[in-house]
Amino acid sequence: MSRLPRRLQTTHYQSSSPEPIPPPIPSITAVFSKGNDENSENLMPSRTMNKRKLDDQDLDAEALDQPRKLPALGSLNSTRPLAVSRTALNEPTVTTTIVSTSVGPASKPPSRPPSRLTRRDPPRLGATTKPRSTRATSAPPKPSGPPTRPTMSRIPSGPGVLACDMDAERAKSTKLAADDRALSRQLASAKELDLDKRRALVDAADELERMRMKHQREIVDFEVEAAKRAREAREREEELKVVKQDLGTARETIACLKSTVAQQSGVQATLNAQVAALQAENSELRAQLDDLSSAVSKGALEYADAQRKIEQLENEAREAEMVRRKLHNMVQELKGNIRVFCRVRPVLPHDLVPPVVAGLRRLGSSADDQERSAVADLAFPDKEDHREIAVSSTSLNAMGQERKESYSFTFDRVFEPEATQSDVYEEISLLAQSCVDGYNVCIFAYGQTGSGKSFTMEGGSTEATVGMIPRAVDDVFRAAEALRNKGWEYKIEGQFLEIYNETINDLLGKGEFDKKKHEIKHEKQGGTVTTRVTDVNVLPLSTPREVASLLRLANSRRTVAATLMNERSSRSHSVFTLRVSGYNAHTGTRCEGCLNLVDLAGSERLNASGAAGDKDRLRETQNINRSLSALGDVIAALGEKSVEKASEKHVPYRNSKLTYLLQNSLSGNSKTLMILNLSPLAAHLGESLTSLRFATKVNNTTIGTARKQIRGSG
Ligand SMILES: Nc1ncnc2c1ncn2[C@@H]1O[C@H](COP(=O)(O)OP(=O)(O)OP(=O)(O)O)[C@@H](O)[C@H]1O
Repeated sequence: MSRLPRRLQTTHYQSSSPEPIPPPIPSITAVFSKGNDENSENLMPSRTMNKRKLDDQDLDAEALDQPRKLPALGSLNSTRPLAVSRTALNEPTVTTTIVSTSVGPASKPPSRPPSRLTRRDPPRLGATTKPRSTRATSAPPKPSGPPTRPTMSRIPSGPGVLACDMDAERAKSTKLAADDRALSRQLASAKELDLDKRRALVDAADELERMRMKHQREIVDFEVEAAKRAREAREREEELKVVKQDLGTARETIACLKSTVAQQSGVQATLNAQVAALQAENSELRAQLDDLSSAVSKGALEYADAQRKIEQLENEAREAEMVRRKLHNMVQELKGNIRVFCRVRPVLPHDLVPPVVAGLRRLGSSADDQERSAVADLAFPDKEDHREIAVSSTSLNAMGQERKESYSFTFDRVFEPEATQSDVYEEISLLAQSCVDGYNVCIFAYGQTGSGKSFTMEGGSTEATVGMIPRAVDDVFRAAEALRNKGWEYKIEGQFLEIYNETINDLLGKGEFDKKKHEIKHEKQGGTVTTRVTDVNVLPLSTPREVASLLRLANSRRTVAATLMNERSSRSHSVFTLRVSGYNAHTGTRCEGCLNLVDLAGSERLNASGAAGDKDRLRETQNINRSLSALGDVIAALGEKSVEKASEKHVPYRNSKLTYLLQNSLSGNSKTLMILNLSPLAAHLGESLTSLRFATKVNNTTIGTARKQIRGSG
């Protein structure tokens, strides 16, 4: 009820009010004129039907006889409180009753319920109908009681009387007819009035229904609107919540930003101070820059001056270089073109276990005694120039007495066991320079198995133990690089061969054992002779590191066989050749040098190596010894040649592959160095003496003057 519009509520309260205010009844024309509007059309079926019913209603009194019911108008319990049934609309009396019950403040409630207004005795019209008073009629009341009928006894008889009676009857009849017409008119007007009232009632009901519908629609509209508003309100609340949250977040952000701003302000202050300091520094630097600019312009002048001086000095340096080469060569010549160094290796731990000194082993002697007896009696008397080695040996004479013999040998340089690799290389480093200058250089390592040839030539892997070959290679590259700024460009190539059983193997070839037959060729070109071996790999080398990997590869392929003398004994001669070709664009000079680094096979005698019992070893040893004696023969012949007429003396280079290969490096126009390696052990003393004698023979040989292999203006 609370959601109903105020106007509707008022209507209901009026119907139950003790003093009901009659609802305004619209005029029929007003009601009918609204038939065109949209709301009225919805109501038309019932209203039209009621109107038609009213229009077609017969005013016959039969209609009044129909039982009629009046709905409880204005009842609060009714779902349609103001609806009027069709039956009720047909009841003129009801209308009267309604009017009488609802209209007028003084009207009393009916003694019977208004819905039960049925009359059992409807009024009858007609002559026979007994007149009956009706509250609705306006006719004057008639006397009640049974109708009096004139009796013959009281009426005088005769024709006059009869005529009189008949007139009286006619008058009565006329009067009755007049009464009847009057009553009919009254009834008609009453019906008309009733009809009007019922129409008004229908109209009022229609209006009421229309208003009710309208109000219901309005209620629905209001409810929809209210729901919409409530939804909107909820949405607004949600939005408000979100906005509040956003506001909270924004506040937090603002707080953070404030603290950040405070921090940044501090940072900015620091930065400002730094900027100021930097600006001061900048201005200071600018001043320095100005100073420097003036210094630079001054320096540029000086630089141009210096450039001129440099060019002048470079020319002087080139001339000095030529002088240096000449002097260097002179020094080499003074030293001798074939020189011999002697190196005694130290005693190694495995040399003493077990003691191997045959014939000198004394049972019961101490370890020190055993070591002393195992080591050969070697002395190095020349403490100044280090050129002498003295060897003492003890033997038994025919009488069984001990006989001590001493031998002394002199070489270009003798290295004691303590000498390092760099000590040895220091003496031969000039040969690397000679190679770059265009000379053929040959360095041999000679000695019996296990005397330290491989160690001297190749050495170990550490910087301290690295051997002559890597050191010489490094120096060749370094010398070539140093000469670059004097106009020299160098091309360096390498090859690595081994001569095993008088066969040449290419250690840089594909297989471990090279099956190809290689031939040695000496090609003369202009003033230079170049030695070539057919079908061998000659690799271009640009860095010492490439040479190191080349040596590793070659070493892995070397023919190594075990002998009694050394568990990793090399049974072949290995020849590493570095070819150095230089060209000076300034002078148009070309030079070609060749560095041969030869690790000769062991020089031991057959019985000492234990090879006598092994056919292959025997053959190996024979070939090794033959090639080594051929080398000795060549050196001896070269020595004799320099004394005699050069053209008359034959040099037997072709007696072995080794000497034929090294022909160009052994002949008079080359520089040769032999390093004699000696074992310090007493057991090897015999072999050591043999080697010392061979080296002395070589050392006493003079093989002429080395010739530079130069073409062009150099
Ligand atoms: N100066 C030295 N200092 C330290 N150890 C050395 C020295 N010389 C040689 N040795 C060692 O002596 C052993 C034999 O040396 P190396 O293999 O060089 O002899 P070799 O004469 O080349 O023998 P082979 O003819 O059988 O090849 C090796 O273990 C080597 O390391």
